[in-house]
Amino acid sequence: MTSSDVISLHRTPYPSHNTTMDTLTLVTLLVAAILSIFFLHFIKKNTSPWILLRFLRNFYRMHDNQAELLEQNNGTILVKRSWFGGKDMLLTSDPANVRHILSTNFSNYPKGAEFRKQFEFFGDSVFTFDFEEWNHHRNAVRSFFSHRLFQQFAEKIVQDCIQIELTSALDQISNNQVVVDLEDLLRRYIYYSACCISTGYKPRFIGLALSEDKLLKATDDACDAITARYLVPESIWKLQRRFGLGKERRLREAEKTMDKIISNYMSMKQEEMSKGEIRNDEEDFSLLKGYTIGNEIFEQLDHKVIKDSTFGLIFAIEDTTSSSLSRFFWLLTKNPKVEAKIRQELEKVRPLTEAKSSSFFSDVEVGKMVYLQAALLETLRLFPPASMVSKTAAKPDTLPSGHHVSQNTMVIISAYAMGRMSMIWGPDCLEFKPERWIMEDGRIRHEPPHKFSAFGAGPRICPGKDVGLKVLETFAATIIYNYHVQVVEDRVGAPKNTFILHLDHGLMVRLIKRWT
Ligand code: HEM
Repeated sequence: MTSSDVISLHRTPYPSHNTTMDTLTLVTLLVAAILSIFFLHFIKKNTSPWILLRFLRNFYRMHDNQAELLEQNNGTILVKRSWFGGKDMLLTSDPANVRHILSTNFSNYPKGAEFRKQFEFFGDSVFTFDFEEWNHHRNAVRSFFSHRLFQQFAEKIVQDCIQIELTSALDQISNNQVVVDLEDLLRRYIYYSACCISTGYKPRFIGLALSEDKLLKATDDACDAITARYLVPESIWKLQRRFGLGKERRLREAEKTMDKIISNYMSMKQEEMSKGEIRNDEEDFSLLKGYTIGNEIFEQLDHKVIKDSTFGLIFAIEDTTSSSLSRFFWLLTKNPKVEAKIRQELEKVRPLTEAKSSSFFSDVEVGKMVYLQAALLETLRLFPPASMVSKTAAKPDTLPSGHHVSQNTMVIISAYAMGRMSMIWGPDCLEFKPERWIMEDGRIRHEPPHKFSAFGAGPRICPGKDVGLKVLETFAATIIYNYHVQVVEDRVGAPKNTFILHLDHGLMVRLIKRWT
């Protein structure tokens, strides 16, 4: 591969963990890691100091380290960070605990003040609220997502994005035989859909060979900084924030960028309203329109809640679905038999002889494709894009596993570890096997959410699950049917060290058209 045949989609916002570490964080973690290698030998195994040192030594592979530790400890570990001046942290992947925390004893496990501090970038919205405030917004969001007009609006946007925007870009890539980062490409087009769904406006064109998108870059910088806040002591990140250093400086810039871009969309909507040019519901049933003019679902709210909710929805759609889809294509390249079976299923619905330019599969068509759905669920089991869910114990409690949780303990449910536990999925838990999702009668097996927790569980379960799965199915079906995705750099495919599981080095591919 020469540099001349690579389309230069922006690579900088998604660098590897090494390059994203700023100096102060890196030095702190490296010193701690070196000391931990030495001290790990002298400390009793599985005690809190040992686990803390192991976290430090493995900070560059946090997801796999958590999964290994949880597998070795029956799915739960309590880390007494209060001995070292932090908050105690309980990490669990035990389905009985997950059901207790997310469902049965839900009222005792709000997101909490600690979460809001770490995720301040996400501001005031359903994602960060607790108790009454959360309940109120949650009801509105749920009614909105289940509204017939919203579903039609979202489906039309995704269809136009694939048929009009994406397929012409993919044809261009395959005709010119260039190499692209598929993860970056999918992010741009799913972001395009997410922005239309959330605001009712198309973002500036995000096609090939353009420079980075500012809002995507801001989101990545924010996710990086938020993850670092889990890893380094609060005093260090607060110091960095105060003096505008490293990731915290980039987080501040990200806040300004997000504020500017979303506020601009809000002004456009206000202007439409003041000129009496509000589009009808078929053309615009976006969240921002609902919040701006108020309707039977949304009351009018203050600027900050509207801004944060609008951005939150773009993030909820884009980051989760684009990272799952890239991971899905990465898994297919390692499992060609699965890809062949998906093709057979697609060609049963539409033989290749009937293929025509920009062949798109509708919601109804993908609804019939059980094997494709199973392969996507299997992807989400092994690589849940929202890798962990964080809560805080309001009162002391005892979990079904017998672990005592004191007040203000941070409780983290690792969805990544849950997908890799042999006690949940059996001895072949690390294998990619879509068949495990298909019942003997040929229908999809529905696993309870406290076992398959990619979408969370209980009252806070993801309200966009159906929309998210449809986005995955329609993008995946269109690409697999029309192109063969050939990976040109066989990388390990490690997950990026942030709470959203992007591929650490992207996915460099060529696309070969399957029919002419
Ligand atoms: C593959 C796709 C997706 C995955 C894996 C996913 C996963 C999740 C998870 C794990 C949560 C957190 C649950 C908790 O805090 O307990 C969540 C929350 C949420 N998701 Fe999704 N999501 C996806 C797509 C979407 C889409 C497409 C939308 C919107 C159309 C959406 C909207 C939301 C909202 C509004 C919340 C906040 C719910 C609350 O806190 O009450 N998600 N999602």
